[in-house]
Amino acid sequence: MESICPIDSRCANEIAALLSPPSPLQVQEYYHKLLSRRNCSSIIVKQDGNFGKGVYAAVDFNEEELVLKDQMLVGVQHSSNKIDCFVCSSCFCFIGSVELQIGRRLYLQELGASGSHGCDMSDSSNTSKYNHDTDSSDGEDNSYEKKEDGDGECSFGGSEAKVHLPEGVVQSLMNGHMRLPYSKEFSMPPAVPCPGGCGESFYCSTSCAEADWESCHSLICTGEWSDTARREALLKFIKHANETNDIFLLAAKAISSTILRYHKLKERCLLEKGKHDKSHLSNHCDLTILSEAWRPIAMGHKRRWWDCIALPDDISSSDEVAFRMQIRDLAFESLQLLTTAIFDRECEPLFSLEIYGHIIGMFEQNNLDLVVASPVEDYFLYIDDLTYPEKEKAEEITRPILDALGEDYSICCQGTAFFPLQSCMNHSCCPNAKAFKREEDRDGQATIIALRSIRKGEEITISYVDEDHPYEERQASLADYGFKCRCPKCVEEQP
Ligand SMILES: C[S@@+](CC[C@H](N)C(=O)[O-])C[C@H]1O[C@@H](n2cnc3c(N)ncnc32)[C@H](O)[C@@H]1O
Repeated sequence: MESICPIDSRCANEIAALLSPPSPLQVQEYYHKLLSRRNCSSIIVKQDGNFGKGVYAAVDFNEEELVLKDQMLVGVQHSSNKIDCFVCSSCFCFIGSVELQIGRRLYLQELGASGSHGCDMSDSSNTSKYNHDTDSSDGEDNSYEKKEDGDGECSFGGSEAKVHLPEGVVQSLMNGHMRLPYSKEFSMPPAVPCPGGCGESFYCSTSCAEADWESCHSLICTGEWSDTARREALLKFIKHANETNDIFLLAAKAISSTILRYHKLKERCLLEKGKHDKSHLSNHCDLTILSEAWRPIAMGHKRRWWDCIALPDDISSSDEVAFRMQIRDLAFESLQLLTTAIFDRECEPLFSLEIYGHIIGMFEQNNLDLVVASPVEDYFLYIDDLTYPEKEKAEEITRPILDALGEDYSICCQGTAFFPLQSCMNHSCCPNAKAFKREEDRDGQATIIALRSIRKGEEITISYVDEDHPYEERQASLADYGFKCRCPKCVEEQP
């Protein structure tokens, strides 16, 4: 039976207003302000009428030059990756120490939390279609590079069964009693716990902790500070997301940040009007303020999740309607749990299925993989590069640890994020730029690099798919985005 969300009909007018596409003028103003706030004058965003918004060069760029570093609007580390990588919940840089990263991972793996928070819909609901390439001297993704020693054997991270370390060693790594040789060369900021005490979120600095708290975490923190009913409801919502699709956690962040922005804007508005006496505050939704709070999300290109999600290969077209209905039901299940946890009467339209579906659909159509290279990998590569006798001495200590980590030693931080500027970049099968993490890019920002020289005024394009694939395959992949590509390469190769 079709899931019915009563808020959809109750708030139909407000929902229609929130989902109406922004005018070209609103687009221009919003991105102009965003770019000025970031002191970025080398690109502009405008709506040219062909494919909606696009990003254009405001200066000339040379080949390999940095075009853009884009700070995410919202991002999450994949649930399954949280065991392997201990990162700041705001900027996603690695925190703690090499020893803590390793000890924590081995401890959690030992506990049986083996990263199998099964994502039932993983094939069909991948919300990060665009990937970040990573830097390496040979142009390959160095996150997974294995090194070979003199006699051609893989010198570490082999596929053999993992060797267990004594519990005492794991504990000593975690609590800092055991120091690994040369680990000081790979220092990381100490972990700052969440101010709400949830024990789930940690940060690289108090400023990151405060920024996350202010922007969204204060509403979705499961720490002792929040009342029991709310905490239990949040925990149910999080469990459901971990068991089905962690994109729901990202949607919860988007909704929380909109609610918090709404209340801040309302407060400011009342102060400006001189109404300091809070007893006069109405608890009705002020649509003008809600639309302003929603603006960063309103700007993203979006369709409903269950309408735009690609049909998985194993679902026949005769089952398509049932499949889309299943996705809609799943979203409704998640939304009901979130509503129980953080419902806000003044922001009621945000808890409609229509809005929830569009937020997830926006992630589906725009998100970029969140990738941060691991300093643990760098550490073992460093040890491997040492020469006799330092290498032998160090390896006496590091070898059993590497054997315990197995081939997972190099796992990087992985997640998905929405980037306000990168998501305005249109696709081309002969792109002039690409998302590419350089050696120095060690946080969750998106990095866009010029693939060739780009002239002022040219549109900056990236490829959403592997542009080296044959024409038919590219078009099939791009069908997931709901468009047929008409870039020069496709026009030329069209049969
Ligand atoms: C990530 S968004 C890019 C920004 C988008 N133009 C906007 O207005 O926000 C992706 C969407 O832009 C449009 N688009 C991007 N590249 C395109 C292309 N080469 N041909 C047709 N449509 C394209 C499609 O609607 C696609 O789903």
